Amino acid sequence: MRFVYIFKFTNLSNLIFQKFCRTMNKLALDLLDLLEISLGVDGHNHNYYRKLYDDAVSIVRCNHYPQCNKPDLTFGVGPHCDPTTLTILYQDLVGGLEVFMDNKWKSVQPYREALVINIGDTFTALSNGKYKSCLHRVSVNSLSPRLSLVFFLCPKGDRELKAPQELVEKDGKKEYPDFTWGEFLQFTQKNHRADENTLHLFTKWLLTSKNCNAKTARGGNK
Ligand SMILES: O=C(O)CCC(=O)C(=O)O
Ligand SMILES: [Fe+2]
Repeated sequence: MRFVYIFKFTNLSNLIFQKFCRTMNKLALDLLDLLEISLGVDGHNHNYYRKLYDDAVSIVRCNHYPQCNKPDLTFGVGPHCDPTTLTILYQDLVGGLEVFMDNKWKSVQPYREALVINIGDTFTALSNGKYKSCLHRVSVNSLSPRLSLVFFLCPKGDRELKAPQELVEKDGKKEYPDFTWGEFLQFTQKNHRADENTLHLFTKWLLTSKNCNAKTARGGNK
């Protein structure tokens, strides 16, 4: 009996989960369209961003933060920027998410019917630096555990990512080299936590390693 119950529940939760992922994916792509319009690159390159994500392999994470007896001594999640493209976050009503703005940490007040949207490092690069990823952290408290559910929009690992040419021409400078999400993800996993410096360090590393590879292919670094 118990097994049947779990089986049915699992089926239902699978369906709910799939619906959640489809809905978040649609919302994320709609947001990309709006960002494209805001950058003024919706002319020749109409749907440029959406097309980069037509085979997206996104991530969903459920965060559970237990109560903590010494909340002043730790964080639920330390300060970081999401390396992903866009983050869509739902938090329960406990609170704890904070963003760094105007040199201060500010609480993001939870609302039952609101989602929090963050720009991630990948979109910083795709917007040629126009949109900045946002430094954030999560504090814990001694009264109540907290839950959050997060959808991270990510492209397929081998998809080449670059800011639209129209934007680069308008800005007169290409701020970031082309890269794949696979390369960037590997960089953030192998190195320290993703923070405000990560995209810059990754760019430097990429330029150096691609330079080295080109030299190796040409027969050495002499
Ligand atoms: O739990 C939260 O509110 C934020 C979690 C977060 O920043 C993350 O999972 O990257
Ligand atoms: Fe985050």
